[in-house]
Order: sequence, then structure tokens, then C-alpha cells
Amino acid sequence: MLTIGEKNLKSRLLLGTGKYPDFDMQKKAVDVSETDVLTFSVRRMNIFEPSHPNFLEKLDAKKYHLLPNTAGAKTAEEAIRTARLAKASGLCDMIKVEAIGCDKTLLPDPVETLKATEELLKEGFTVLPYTSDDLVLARKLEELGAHAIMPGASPIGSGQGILNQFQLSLIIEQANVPVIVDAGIGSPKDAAIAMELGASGVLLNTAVSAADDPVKMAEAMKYAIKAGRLGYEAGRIAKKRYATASSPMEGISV
Ligand SMILES: CC(=O)[C@@H](O)[C@H](O)COP(=O)(O)O
Repeated sequence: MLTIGEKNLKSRLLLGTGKYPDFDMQKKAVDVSETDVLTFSVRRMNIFEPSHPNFLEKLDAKKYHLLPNTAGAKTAEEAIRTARLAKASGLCDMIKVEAIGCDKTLLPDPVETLKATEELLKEGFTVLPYTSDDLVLARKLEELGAHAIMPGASPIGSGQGILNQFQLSLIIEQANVPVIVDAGIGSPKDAAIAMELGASGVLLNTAVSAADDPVKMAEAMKYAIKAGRLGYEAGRIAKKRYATASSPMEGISV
């Protein structure tokens, strides 16, 4: 069980809702993933225009914890405004803070992320900031009261997987709130590695929505995250420089 703020989640997979070939495919992939949390960009939702297309329309939104995100924001002010809009529309009091500092890499702006997180926490939101894999920044976000830390594995939508396992593992080791690896996951292997490192969960979108078969990939991600978590809990063996026989001969008289 994963707990973020007051939400208890059965699944450790948090899924994005954008970029699917169509809404039927999106629904099938979401169903098979068994996720509890769906994230979506508030700016793309037409939340106050029910007649406009809404990319959650095929999903039974009541079955999920909705995690609106502030994608498109570059400043704390924009992120805060977007979060308030999501709350005012009655969608949810959880928010994924995304304040982008670089158009090419979509890497987060640390200063604006901190500012937005601080303000939204004061306003009573459950705040999950998307951050770089920087240990000190992660710690500062936690000190502010962030309910989870979401370090990127690699740039959003790049599918490059985890670029710096060392940095991620430092964040995981020191955090006292859930660490959700967010962005850049390319394959089930990447998701399993994140979980084996001890992450509390994985948030991903493109790896599923842009896969040749999004439904199959959603299922693969579900199993990879479960397998990674089990492996982490089971405790892997230590790496050794030289071989140790799997069937030791000591004590056996031939
Ligand atoms: C949907 C969402 O929140 C993305 O911004 C998120 O960071 C996922 O990134 P990937 O598409 O790389 O999985």
C-alpha cells in the first residue's frame, strides 16, 4: 500500500492520460494498468467547458484519484493559478507541480518549483512536485512539506530511462516521504529498476501511450512495477567480484 497525503493507493503505478491514439485505447490501457492515480494537464482539460472534448471522458473518473498537473507553467505564479483552477473546478485537492525551466529539455525550474510548492501547501493542497534528480532540492521540497517528491528519470517524453541511478538512489535513501520516479521511463525495465532502487512508485505516460500496443505496454508496466517492488522488498544479493558455485562441494564426500 502506498500512502500519499491522505490517499491510500493499491497500485504504485501513476499513469498519464495524454498522447493515446484514441480514447478507447486510452481506456483499455488505463483499465489493464490497474492504476489508482491518473494525471492530466489542467490546461488541456477545458474544465469549465463541459461541451468541449475532454480527454478523461471515456474513463470513470470516480474510480481514480485525479492528479491534475500544472504542465505548461513556467513560473510559480502560473503553476499556482493552474492549481487553483483545478481545485475550483472540484477536480481534486492533489496537484502535481510542474514549473518548466527549459523549453528544449522540459526540465523543471527549481526556484519556481519551490515557490509554487510552498504557496500551494499553505493553501492546503496535497502537493507532489516534479523535480530534477537533485538531492538537495528534493530535501528542501520535503522540508517545505511536499507530500511526495517526483524526481525525473530523464526528460519528459524522451524514453531515455534512468540517466542517473546514483542520484535517484540518494534521494530515495534520504527521503521521508514517498519518492515517485516521474518522466523519461521508456520500457518496463526502466520502471523495474526505479522500483528496485526503492522508489515508492513510478509516474509514466509516453512509454505506454506511444507504444506500438499501449494496452500490452500498460500491462507490462504493471508487472514490472510489481516485480521491481517485490525484488526491493526481498533484498537483492550483494555483488561479488568472483564466482561462488551455486552447488557448493564442501562437506560432500565423493
Ligand atoms: C503526464 C505527465 O505528468 C508527464 O509530464 C510526466 O512527466 C510523464 O512523462 P513521460 O511521458 O516521459 O512518462
